[in-house]
Amino acid sequence: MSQHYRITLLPGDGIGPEIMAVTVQLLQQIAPSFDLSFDLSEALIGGAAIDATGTPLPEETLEQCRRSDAVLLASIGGYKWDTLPRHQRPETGLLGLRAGLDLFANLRPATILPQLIDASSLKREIVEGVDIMVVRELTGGIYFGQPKGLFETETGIKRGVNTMAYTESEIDRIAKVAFDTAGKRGGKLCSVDKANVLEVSQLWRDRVTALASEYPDVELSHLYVDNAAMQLVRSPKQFDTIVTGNLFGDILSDAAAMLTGSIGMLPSASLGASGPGVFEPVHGSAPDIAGQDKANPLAQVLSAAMMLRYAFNCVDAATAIEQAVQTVLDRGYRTGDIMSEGCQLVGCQQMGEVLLQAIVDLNSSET
Ligand SMILES: NC(=O)c1ccc[n+]([C@@H]2O[C@H](COP(=O)([O-])OP(=O)(O)OC[C@H]3O[C@@H](n4cnc5c(N)ncnc54)[C@H](O)[C@@H]3O)[C@@H](O)[C@H]2O)c1
Ligand SMILES: CC(C)[C@H](C(=O)O)[C@@H](O)C(=O)O
Ligand SMILES: [Mg+2]
Repeated sequence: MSQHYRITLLPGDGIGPEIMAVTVQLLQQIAPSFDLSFDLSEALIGGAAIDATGTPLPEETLEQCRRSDAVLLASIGGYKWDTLPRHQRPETGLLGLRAGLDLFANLRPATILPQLIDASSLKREIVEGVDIMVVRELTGGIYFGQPKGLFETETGIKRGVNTMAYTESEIDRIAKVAFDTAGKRGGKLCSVDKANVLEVSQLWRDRVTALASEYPDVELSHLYVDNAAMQLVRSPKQFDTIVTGNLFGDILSDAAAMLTGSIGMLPSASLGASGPGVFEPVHGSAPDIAGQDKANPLAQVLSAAMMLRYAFNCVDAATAIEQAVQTVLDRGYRTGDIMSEGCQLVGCQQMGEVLLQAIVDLNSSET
C-alpha cells in the first residue's frame, strides 16, 4: 500500500511561485517510484494573501496547515507591501505561521557541494568540505519578546522598542534539539550568544552549559556572535553544529549560505515538538529577479527533500532528490547565482526540466 501524505503548498510572493512550480513537478514525478502519493493543496500567505484577503495569514491557511502532514513554503514579501503597518506585512504572516504551529527549531544546513566550490566567493581550501548545521531558535527572542512597538515619550519623541527575551524552558528545548543534532553529526556543538553584554545571552550560556552533562559525547564550545560571524568566513570547517537564538541565527545562516556558493542553495526545516513542520528555503522572495525566470529553485527542491526525510521518514525519496541535484550540477547546469566558467546558464524552468530528466535517468540506471 502506498503511503499517503497531505502537503500544504504556500508559494507566497516574488520568486516563490516559480520555485514552487519546479518543486511540485519533481515531487509528483518521484512519488510513484517510492510508493508515495501526495495530496497537494495550495493556500495563501504573505503579500498574495494580503492582496486577496487583506491579511498576511488568513485563519483558513493556518487551519489547513494544522490539518496537513507537512507544509512546503516558498517565500514571502516584496517592495509592494513594505510600507504597510507592521501587523499587516507579509513577514508578520510568516512569523504567525511559525508561532501558530509552535515551530521552535529551525534547522539550516550549509553544505558545500563539490561542484560549486568555484561558485563560492571564498578560496577552495577554506570551503572544501564545509558541512555545518545551524540550529536557530525560531519562536522566541527579539522577534517575539514583549514589550514591543512604537511608543511616544511624554515630550512626543518616537521610541521603537523590541525586547530580546528567553525563558529557561525555551532555551532548554532548543538546546536539546541542538545536542541531539550534533550527536548524530560530527559531535561538536558551538553555542553562539552575546553573553559579554546581554543578560538574555548569559542565561542562554548558563542553560546550554548545564545541559551539556547530559550529552557526554558532544563537545560543547561557546562563541560571541561577532566572533562567530568572523570565524564562519575565516575558517568555517571548525564548525559542525551551531545553536543560537532567533536573530543571530537569521544573520549567521545567510552568512553561511555564501560558503555554499549562493543563498539559492540553502534549504531549511522548521520543526516543533509535534505536528506538521514547515520546509522552506532560507532565502526570501528575491523581488529583484522575480518574474524573470532567473531564480535558483534548488533551495526549494532541497527543502522538499528535507520534508521527505524529517516529516515522512522517506529517506530513499529524499536521497533521490538530492542525487538529482548533484546530477544536474555534474552535467554543468547552473542558474545565474551559481554560474561559473564552462557551465551552461539555465533559467528556473529549465533547471526544473533537467532535474526531471535526472530523476528519469536515475530510475532507468537502477532498473
Ligand atoms: N522565508 C522567507 O519567506 C523570507 C526570507 C528572507 C527574506 N524574506 C523577504 O523577502 C524580501 C526580499 O528580501 P531580501 O532581498 O533581503 O532577501 P532575499 O533572500 O529575497 O534576496 C537577497 C539576494 O539574494 C538573491 N536570491 C535570493 N534567493 C535566490 C534564488 N533562489 N536564486 C537566485 N538568487 C536569489 C536575490 O536576488 C537578492 O539579490 C523581503 O520582503 C524579506 O522580508 C522572506
Ligand atoms: C522574512 C523574515 C521574517 C525571516 C526571518 O527573519 O526569520 C527570514 O529572514 C528568514 O530567514 O526566514
Ligand atoms: Mg533570514
